[in-house]
Parts: sequence; structure tokens; C-alpha cells
Amino acid sequence: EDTVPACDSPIYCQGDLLDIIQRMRLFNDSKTFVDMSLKQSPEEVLSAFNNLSKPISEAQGRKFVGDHFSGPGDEFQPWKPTDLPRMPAIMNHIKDPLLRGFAWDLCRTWKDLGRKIKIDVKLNPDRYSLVYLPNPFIVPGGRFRETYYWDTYWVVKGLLLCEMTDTVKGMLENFAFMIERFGFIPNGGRVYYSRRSQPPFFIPMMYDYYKATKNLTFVQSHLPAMEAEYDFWMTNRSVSVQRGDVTHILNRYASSVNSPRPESYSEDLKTASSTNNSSARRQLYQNLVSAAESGWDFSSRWFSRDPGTNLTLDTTRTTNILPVDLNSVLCMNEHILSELFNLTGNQEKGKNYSKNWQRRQTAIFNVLWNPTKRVWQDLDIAANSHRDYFYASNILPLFASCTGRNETQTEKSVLTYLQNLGVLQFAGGFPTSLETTGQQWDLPNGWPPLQHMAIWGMSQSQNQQLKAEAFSLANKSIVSNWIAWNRSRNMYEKYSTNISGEGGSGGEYGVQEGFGWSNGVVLELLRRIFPALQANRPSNDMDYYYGIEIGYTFGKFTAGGQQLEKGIATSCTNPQIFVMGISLMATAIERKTRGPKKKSETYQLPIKGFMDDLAVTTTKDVQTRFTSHSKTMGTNWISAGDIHFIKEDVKLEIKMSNPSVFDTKGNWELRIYKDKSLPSKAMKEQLCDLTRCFAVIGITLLFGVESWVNDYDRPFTFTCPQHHSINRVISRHFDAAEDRIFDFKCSKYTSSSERESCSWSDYVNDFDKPVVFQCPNGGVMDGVHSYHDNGAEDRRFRFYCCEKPGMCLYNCFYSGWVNSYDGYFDYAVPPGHVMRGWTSIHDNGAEDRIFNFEVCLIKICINTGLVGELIGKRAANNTNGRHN
Ligand SMILES: OC[C@H]1O[C@H](O[C@H]2O[C@H](CO)[C@@H](O)[C@H](O)[C@H]2O)[C@H](O)[C@@H](O)[C@@H]1O
Repeated sequence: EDTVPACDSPIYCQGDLLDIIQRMRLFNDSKTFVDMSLKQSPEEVLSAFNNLSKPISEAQGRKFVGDHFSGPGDEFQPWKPTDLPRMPAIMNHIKDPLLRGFAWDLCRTWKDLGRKIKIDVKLNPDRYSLVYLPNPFIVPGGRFRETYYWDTYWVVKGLLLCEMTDTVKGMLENFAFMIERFGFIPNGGRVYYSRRSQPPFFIPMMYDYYKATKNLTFVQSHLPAMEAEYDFWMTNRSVSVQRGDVTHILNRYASSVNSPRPESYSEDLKTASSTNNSSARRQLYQNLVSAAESGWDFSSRWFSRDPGTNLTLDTTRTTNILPVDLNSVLCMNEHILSELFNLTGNQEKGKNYSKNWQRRQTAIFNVLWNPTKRVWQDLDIAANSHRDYFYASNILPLFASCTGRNETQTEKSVLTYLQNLGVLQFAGGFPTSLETTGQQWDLPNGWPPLQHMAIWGMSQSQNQQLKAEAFSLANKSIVSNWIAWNRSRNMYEKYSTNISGEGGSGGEYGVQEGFGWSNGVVLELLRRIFPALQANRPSNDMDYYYGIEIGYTFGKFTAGGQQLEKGIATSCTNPQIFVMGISLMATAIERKTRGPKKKSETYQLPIKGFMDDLAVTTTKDVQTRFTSHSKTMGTNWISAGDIHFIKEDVKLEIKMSNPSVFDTKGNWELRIYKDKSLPSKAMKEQLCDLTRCFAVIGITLLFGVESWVNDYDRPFTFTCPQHHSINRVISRHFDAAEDRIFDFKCSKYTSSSERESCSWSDYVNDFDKPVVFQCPNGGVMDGVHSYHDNGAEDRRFRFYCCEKPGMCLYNCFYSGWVNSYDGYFDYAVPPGHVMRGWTSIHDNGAEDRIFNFEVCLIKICINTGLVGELIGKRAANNTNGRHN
């Protein structure tokens, strides 16, 4: 019997180098080493390794790795998806404003999980374990830096709900590219995954894409790839099972690799350490790799249940088992293939796949349905008996609509089975199993893909009780994610089913954050299962407006109540009226910024809110954020009643449908968004009739206008006129564009007419890098140029500095940070001062910058004794206080 390594690479998949270095456990996570790239060719690295005298000490091993490897992660270039629209329709469907905000945040996390592979990986593939893919893709997150096969099914669902169809298309093309290269889709995008697959969801992903886009041409062009993938499973992973005189064909997980997994090398050696016989060891490795192919790595599901064996990893027997979930997914594939061939006019293939689908349903019922337990169960091939244990996978024929028998009876007995076991009662959702083994696909973990498949299957049932249980599980699942998100701004790869909001545990690595499939599953559950779900309100903190409705009349026009919240105001039939209402409301709140007088004759602390990110794109699409900055003193004055704000014939009412909001702490900042181009845009797009457009113009003028020197994602060059210098910088950030717009004001600093000597600096920063700039030679900042990059989601800056003849700068100081990430700022240079420098830091999480300005007093030098005194004498490390 031959050893089959994970791939052919003599560095990443087999040989002494891998063996010696991985046994040293130089990194906390074994995956780190095999994700690193080579600094030289594999031949050079191997020869350097062979030249080391053996045995190699740990210090030598560390040095060797440092000298010859780099990364991990340096195979990628900056990339952010650019196809996230400003207002995906999912926002219109989710009822609860908080959950709508959550969905929007999740849509935005795709930006953090986007990756694009550097061209060098294509040119020098043997220097990388990463498999080159032509299009950018979304990764799960954390240690999972590469694409993962079955994860992508839920990522695609999430992306489609965020309407990011270009990204999805590219990812599907990547999978077709992998099928072309490997004959199937590997577990993940590394060479060490290239001899095992994962649950086959390519065809369902294509189908989801088709349903979302109706792009049949694209899907049709990939039908050969879909068939090739299906054939792979039928040729390499099928088993026949005799029942009566019928031979059923079913599938199993069974990789040919029978050596330790490179990414968990020392872990596999340890698991096999008490298996002395080399053939048994190879068999164990093969079963471990095959368990990884199932996506359930690892679980008691694959352990031997022979009497006398413990529930331990070294008893893993994956290839002996016919799994319910794999066969359900293949059944789904057969159904979809039949439908797609019919749709594209190939009725013959359509019929063939339909036959396969019917056969599979029969096989699932005849082989995997346990008539005693009245549920589907995995089959132990060797013992020819069901494995009578609870696994979430047992009910997945419901998800695949492959129950193969009378639905009413089946659904009823499935419900009874679940109720009797108590698996519907866990606080955090549907458990994976009822075994506690320390493995991650066992108790206490609940996995997002399983939550989704189980819930979806149950929700499609005709049995009302089973359907109701689906809602209850969806509620638990969303809430658990929501609690964790509010607490930590993290989405986990798995969750505890014991404690809602807690990440999962167990297995080979700590719980990972990101996280592709969790984001997709929450979006899917929110949209398709429980759009009406109401989230629990945070009890002692308030970052959002919620439960606030505004209703107002304008002349004879009365607008219906609009819900306002952090996320989005939706279903507005008249954007202009809405815009006006919001502006008015902001103003009304501004007027109350001191809060009402208390009995003690003192005023409540200020309340401030601001409207942000206003965009009107169609007659029905208005979005704005109405956010609040929370936390100072308790105040509940607004809950006392409605506010009526009457300005000429405009009447604004603010109704509080949830007054308790204001029992919490509030300290909000007010900004009114005024886009001077809005009324004309609205007129052009015929969004309003003449009277109302004029009204908008009127309101816009009434409240003043802010102008911007740039649009989001666009470059700008701004300079002040001669003898003027910048005295105000205003800027607003927009999350969907991950960029800022700017405005500058200038003031005259002298009446002298002497010519200034001005010049532009070079770019003072790279993307994602700090700006630390000071105009040289006593110069003053009179202009700024900047451009934005969508990949880095950042700006580079150049500055226009002018030496002011006869003028001296002194008493320079820094403003301190004038904004928070994603925050608005309006910084005014103090009177008598000019701007000399900028400091700015970018944050990759927020994809935004904070700013700190250096300003100085300016005076005529002549006869002041100050000549030449000031400039360049910047106090080291003084970033906040005054300095000379
Ligand atoms: O490195 C250990 C294992 O890690 C992966 O498995 C786990 O994460 C995957 C990505 O989220 C997920 O698809 C899988 O279901 C998880 O168990 C990897 O897929 C395994 O092959 C690998 O051995």
C-alpha cells in the first residue's frame, strides 16, 4: 500500500523539510507554516535545507524558516469589493430597525473579507501554497485566509442579499477554474487541500446566482463544469448498497490521501501516535482527511461506535459511513441540474438528471431512513446498520427537499424525534450533536451552516408545529449572533448552543472571527425566514434611534409616519418630503439641544443627533442614517410628549413609539446634511413636481448649504486665492463608499500685495499609511490635493504651501484629533492663526482616517523681534499641546 501525500509539493505536502519543521511546532497554529511563501525557488530552499547538518535545533529551524519563507498573507494585494450598492433591497424587508442596521453592517463586512491574489502567484506557483485564482473572492476570516468550498455557499447567499452579484460571478468563475485544473473543487484554495473536496455546493451556488440575476447565459456556459463536478463525486465517492433486489447508489466522503494533513501535521501525528501498524496508521490518516472533506472536522459522527471504543479521534472511520447530508446535497444537485438543462433546452439531459434525482430520493428513503427511529440516519457500511445517534445532519433531506416519501408523516415523525431528544430546547440554537468530545463538530457547538439548513428545511414543512420550531430556532440563531456582534463587533465561525451570544469552542484551533458563512446565514435568516423578528433592545446603552416616527404636514401635504433609525429610512414614496422632514426634525432637535428646563431651573444636558449619508437614487430609494452619539447623562424629556415644530406652514411632529429609549443616556451631535445639488438633481430626475421641488430648494436655502470640493471616490485639488490660507476644513465620511468628502474655506491673512512663493509637495503618504506633514520653510498651507483608491479604500495627499513674505509663524500647536473614525468634522482654525500641518492616521477596520491639524499664530515679522524665530522649531513628540 502506497503513501498518498496531500499534494506533490516537496515542501508543502511531503518530505523531510515539512516533517522536521512541523514537528518543531514553531507556531501556535500548524497552518501558519504551510501558508508561508518561499523567498527562493523550491529547489534552492530544499538544497539549503539539505545542507543543514542534522539534527536541526529549534533555533536553527526558526532561522531557516525566517531566511527562506515569508508571510503568511503576503500573496494578496489590497482589494475591496466595489459592488455593494447604497441600499440593497434586503433593507426594505427587515422590519426591525436594529436588525436592519445589523444586516447593513454585515453587508459591509464583505469588504474586510475580500481578497485578491497577486499575479506573482500565477507566475511562480511553486513558491506558494496558495492556489492562483483569477478573480477576487471572500474568505471565511481569521486563520482561514483562502477560499473554502462549502463555506462559499453561505457567503454567496449573503453576497446576493447584499446585491454584490459581480463579486459572486467572479467567485463562481474561480470554482469553474478549479474544476478545470483539478477535476473537482478542493476543500480550500491551498495545494495541501487539493486532494480532497468538501460538501458539493457548486451547483446550488450557481442556481442561487441564476435565481438572483436570471443570467442564464452565464449559468449555461458553466454547465460542463457543473457536470464535471457531479461526475467527480459519482466516479470517486460512490458506493452501492443492496436493499432487496435493488442496488442503490449513494455517496460518501473518501479522499485518497493517507498521510498527515500538512496544515495540522503535528496534530495528526499525535492522533496516530498509538497506532503502531503503518497500514492502520495510513488508514487512520485517510479517515481524518476524509472527515475534513466532510466539513465536519472533527466529530463523534465519524468515530467508531464499536463496543469498548472511546469517543476519541483515533477511532475516526469516515469512509465506512454513508452520510445523510452528502446524499441530500447531491440529491439537490441532481434536481437543479435537471432543471437547468430543461431551462437551456437540453431536455434529454434534463430527463436523465431527473431520473437520478428520483433514484436518489428512493435510495435516501430505503437506505438512510431508520424506520424504527423514524428519521434519517447515517449508515455504517461495514455493519450495514444505522448509526443511531443525533446529528443535525439527520434532518437535512428536508433542506434538500429529498424526503422521498409521504411528507405529512415524515415531517410529523421528524418533529417527534427532535422533541423527544430535547434538541429544540437549546438556548443558542440547534446543536450539532449530543456528544461532548472536545471536538468542534460536537456539543456545545452550533454551526451556522447547520442552523441554516435545518431551519430552512423545517420552515418549508407543511407541519405547522415544525414550521413554528423553525422560527424559534431562527430567532435563537439570529439573537445569538446579534448579542455577540453588539458585545464585540465580531461574527464567530461557530457559537455555543448553551449560552446565547457566546462563541463556540473545542477542536484544533480557537474560535475564528470574520466570518463568511455566519454573515451569510444571518442575512439569509433575516431575509427569508424571519424578516419580522424584533431584536432585544440594549438595556443600558443607546447607539441608535429606534422606535421614533416622524409625521409632518407641508401645506396641504401630509406625509405618513417614517421610522427613523441608525440604518435606513425606507419605503418613502416622496424622497423630497422625507428629506425635508428629516432636516426639520434635526433642526427641531437642535433647538432643543439644551434640553428642557428642569424643576430646579437647570437645563438637561445637550441632546444631539445627526443625519448622515443622505442619498436619493430613485423615486422610492432614499437612504439616510440618523445616528446618535450616546452616553453622558440620563434624560427623558422627549418622552414627555410629541414635539411640534411649526415653521410657517411646515409642521413637524415627532412621535415616540418607544419612549424608554430616551431613558438611557444621550449626548448627540447635530449636523444637518445639506446638499446644494439635491433640489436640482431631484428636478432633473423628476423626483418631485415643481411646487415640491421649490419647497426643497426653499428648505435647503433656509437651512444653508454645505458644498464639497469632491464626490466620494473622486480626486480633488483645492487652493486658496493669493494671500489667503485655509481656515476651515469640513469633512464627512460615507460608509458605503468608504471615503470622505471635503470642503475648505480660506481667509485673508494680510493686506500686503507682495508675491508669495508657493509650491506643491509630493504625495506625503502611501495608502493606509500615516500623513505627517508640515509646510517647510515657514510656509502656510494654502491648498490640498488628494485622490482615492477603491482597493485600499484610502486617500493620498499633497499639499500646497506658500511662504508668506514678511510674515512669521509662532506659538504653533496641534488641534488634537478632530474626528473619530467614520465621524464628521468641521474644524475652524482659531482667529489670527493659519494652518501649517496635518497629521492623519488610517484604520483598516474603519477604512477611514482621523485628522489632527497643526496651526500657528501669524504676525508680521518686521520689528517684532520674532523674525526667523518660529518655523521648524517643532517640539519633538509634541502632538497635542502648544509648542513654539
Ligand atoms: O485546519 C483544520 C481544518 O480547518 C478547516 O475546517 C474548518 O474550517 C473550514 C473553514 O471555515 C470549514 O469549512 C470546515 O468545516 C471547518 O471544520 C478546513 O476546512 C479543514 O480541511 C482543515 O483540516
